[in-house]
This record gives sequence, structure tokens and C-alpha cells, in this order.
Amino acid sequence: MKIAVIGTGYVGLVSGICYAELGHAVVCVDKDPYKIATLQGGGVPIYEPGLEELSRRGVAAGRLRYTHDLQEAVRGTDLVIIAVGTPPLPSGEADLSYIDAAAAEIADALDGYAIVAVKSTVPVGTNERVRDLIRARTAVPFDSVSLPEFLREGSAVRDTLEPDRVVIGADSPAAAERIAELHRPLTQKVMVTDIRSAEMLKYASNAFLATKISFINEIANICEKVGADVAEVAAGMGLDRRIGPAFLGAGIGYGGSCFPKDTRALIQIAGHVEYEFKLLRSVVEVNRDQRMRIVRKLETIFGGELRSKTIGVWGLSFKPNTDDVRESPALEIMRHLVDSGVRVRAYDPIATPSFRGLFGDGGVVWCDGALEAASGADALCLLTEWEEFARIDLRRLQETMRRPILIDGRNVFKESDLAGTAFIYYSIGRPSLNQGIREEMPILQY
Ligand SMILES: NC(=O)c1ccc[n+]([C@@H]2O[C@H](COP(=O)([O-])OP(=O)(O)OC[C@H]3O[C@@H](n4cnc5c(N)ncnc54)[C@H](O)[C@@H]3O)[C@@H](O)[C@H]2O)c1
Ligand SMILES: O=c1ccn([C@@H]2O[C@H](COP(=O)(O)OP(=O)(O)O[C@H]3O[C@H](CO)[C@@H](O)[C@H](O)[C@H]3O)[C@@H](O)[C@H]2O)c(=O)[nH]1
Repeated sequence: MKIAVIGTGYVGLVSGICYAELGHAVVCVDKDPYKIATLQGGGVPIYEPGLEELSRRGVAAGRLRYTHDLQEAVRGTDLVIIAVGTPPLPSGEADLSYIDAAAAEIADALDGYAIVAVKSTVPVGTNERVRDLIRARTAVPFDSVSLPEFLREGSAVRDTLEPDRVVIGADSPAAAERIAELHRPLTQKVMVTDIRSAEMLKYASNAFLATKISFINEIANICEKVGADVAEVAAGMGLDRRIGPAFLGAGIGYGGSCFPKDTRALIQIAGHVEYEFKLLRSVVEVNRDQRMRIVRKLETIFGGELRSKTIGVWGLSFKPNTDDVRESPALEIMRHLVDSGVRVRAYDPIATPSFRGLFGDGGVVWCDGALEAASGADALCLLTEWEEFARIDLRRLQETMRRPILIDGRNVFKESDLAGTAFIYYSIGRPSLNQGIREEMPILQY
């Protein structure tokens, strides 16, 4: 199949490269000259394990190429995939301007029948809007297909090559079958449904996962007060097949370019049909509060005065194995610390450049290593569970710091890691491990 993918972000690039890996002729298009130059030069503009290698392989085999010329890419193609961004507007609604612009450009380039699939996460009705936009500009026949994407950053290649399921929303059975055929080598779990259900299903999936996270975080907060351990609680809950163990990791909450944006967009989608999505509003609110627990904990430790303290921060990306810092909890936490007069020493294995791009430089010492960030610190906050942090010898860490205070926002360390250290340790929802911080201990009254 000849495929043109519009947008080489996390979704478009990974999908395009993976379709080429399956043997299809793929051209990936982006407006961003830096991205296209990087890709044409054999690199990839994002950090995603395994991606660069696959890209090089596709290009070398002549199955994959990159261009900024959308018109040329779309002409003569069988399938056009729209994978441009749908960032949030200040209201929380999805900004569809990139989708609209791409649709108009595609319409002007179509020179024969093609399927136009929307992979971007879009509000219900957007595929119809794209269809109408294209129809208004061209008489060339085409079919519209909703093809929501479920990959996760950090494991995007694996998620694409081994998806749990592929969902296709279509009103043309023939178009649905062609897209199903394209994905059958990856999974037999190909679900064909109507376009609106496919669009809704994507938001519902993200909202449900975000709900699981906020739920377990609230349980964790209660665990701290009643003396239970959230890791044990989650493990036991997860053994129930109806619940499942995934997304029950308590911590400082979810970030990233999807959950925060998509939960707010779904609240807006519901609002437009005069439905108040109360549960999801609470999920968002719980998540907002959860990241601030780190700051409140520090304030408790230092008697409310953070000014002039030196605080190390480990992890800036919104999750490990990615350089993406969009809506990373670290952004808000570090802003608060810097504004409170804290001297912040920050380290991330990969994401420091992208973080600095969004956050700016003021008030932060950017470090090249984990121990360097902890050096001379009055406290250390772990915000992203990169594997290298779990492997650090806590005794050495303790020697590096001015005061051995460790706030573990991702519940990385175990009791055995802490044994033999003098750390004042705080994690989320595991009070038996929390040493030296008493105010969260049981306040049980009978
Ligand atoms: N990031 C994820 O993990 C993920 C997973 C599933 C779904 N999604 C959804 O997929 C969509 C894309 O997300 P992303 O993270 O890949 O976005 P992104 O912002 O990383 O990339 C979008 C790219 O599209 C390009 N672009 C915009 N308009 C263009 C045009 N007219 N022609 C050519 N290129 C154009 C931009 O330059 C940019 O490089 C969003 O709707 C998102 O919600 C994202
Ligand atoms: O038990 C958990 C699991 C995740 N998280 C946090 O949740 C956020 C999102 O993590 P994850 O879902 O792994 O990453 P994303 O790349 O944002 O992927 C989500 O968003 C994508 C974009 O829509 C979807 O395609 C994916 O299916 C969906 O998992 C991160 O900040 C994680 O730290 C937790 O706090 N606890």
C-alpha cells in the first residue's frame, strides 16, 4: 500500500516507520524543517527506543522517505493518515486548526481515490468535519476512516508493532476492510465500528486510565493516614481479573501530552451536550492536587520555609524513556520551588534540553548526573522513575547530600534499599517506609 502520513510527531513518525517496516511504501510529511532535515539526515527528532534504527532500515530499503511537500506526498497515494497535533485550547477543548489545515491541503492534493484516516485524537464529529472540508474543495472520491491511536510514549514502537487492538471507525465497509487488512499482520484484534464510536472510544480509554490513576492516588493518600501500604493494596486489587494490575501505580499523578489534554477535552465534549462529567472533573482535580504533595511535604519538613534551601530534582520527563515534557508534573513542581526561592539542581537522563526549552533557565542548576544533582542538597525529590535512579546506591547518595532527605514521588525505593541508611524518606501511600516524617502517621480515633 502507498501511505502518506501527515505529521511526524510521536504518533505520525512511529506509525509511518512501522508501516514501512511491514513492507508498505511510506512517505512522512512535516511542516517543521528541522524535523524533516533530521529525519533525512538519518536521525529522529524524538527520543523513542528502537525508532532510529527502524527509520534507517526503512529508508535504506527504499520503503520510507521524508518530505515537507504535502502535495507531492499525497498525490497517487492509497491512504493518507492525519497525525497532526490537537493541543488544548485555554477552555480545554481540542484545537482543531491543524486538522482543518491538513484536511484542506490534502483536498487540494488528491488526484485519485484514497482513504483519508484520522489518527489524531479528535472530538466526536471531527471525522465528519474533515470529510465535509475535503468534499467542499474537491470532487475526487475518497473515504473517511477514524483510526485512533493507542501507543504510549517510551514504548511506542512495541505498542505499534504489537498493539492490544486496532480500532477502525468507518461507514464504508470496503475502506474499513482495507485498513483492517493493513493491520492484521500486527494483531487479530481488529475492531470495526462506526466513526463516532471510534472517536469516543479513544477519549473513553484515556479517561478510564486516568481515573484508575487518580483512584489509586486517593487510596494512597488514605493509606498514609490509616497506616496501610498502597503498593500492597494495589497488588492485591490487581489480582482480581476484573480490575487488573495496570495503571494502579500511585505517585505524583499523570502528565504527558495525552491524559491531561484528553480528560479536559472529554469534559468539554460532555459539556457541549449539556452533560456534566462529574467523575472526570474529580479525576482531573485529584491529579492536580497530587503533584503538589511533593511541595507540601517539603514545606512540612522545612517548617514552611523553603527559601535558600538547595533541592535536587531527579526526572523531568512526564514518564521514563521519553524526552517529552509536555504537562510533566516536574514543570509545576519546579516552578513552585523556584518561585519559593529554592536553589534547584535538576537532572534527567534524556529530557533536560526539552525541559529547558519549556521551563527556561532561571533559578536552576542543570546537572549531568544523578549524584551531581543531589550534591550538597538539603533534600532530593524523585519525580520520574528512570531506571538509573532505582539502581543508585543510597549510601553513596546519602554521603553526597547535605541532609539525607529523599522524597520519592514514584515509589521507586523498597525497604531493603533504605536499610542501613539514615534517610528521612517519604513515598506516596507507604507510611511504614516513611521515616522521620510524622505528620501523616495514623490519626485514628475510636
Ligand atoms: N503522543 C502520543 O503518545 C499520542 C498517542 C496517541 C494519540 N495521540 C494523538 O495524536 C495526535 C498527534 O500527537 P503527537 O504527540 O504525535 O503530536 P506532535 O505535536 O508531537 O506532532 C504533530 C506534528 O504534526 C506536524 N504538523 C502539523 N500540521 C501539519 C501539516 N499541515 N502538515 C504537516 N505537518 C504538520 C507538526 O509540525 C508536528 O511535528 C494528537 O491528536 C494526540 O492527541 C498522541
Ligand atoms: O500506574 C500508573 C501509570 C501511569 N502513570 C502516569 O500516567 C502518565 C501517562 O502514562 P502512559 O499512559 O504510560 O503514557 P502516555 O504515553 O501518555 O500514553 C497514554 O496516552 C496516549 C495518548 O493518547 C495513549 O495512546 C496511551 O494508550 C495512554 O497510555 C505518566 O505521567 C505516568 O507517570 C501513573 O502515575 N501511574
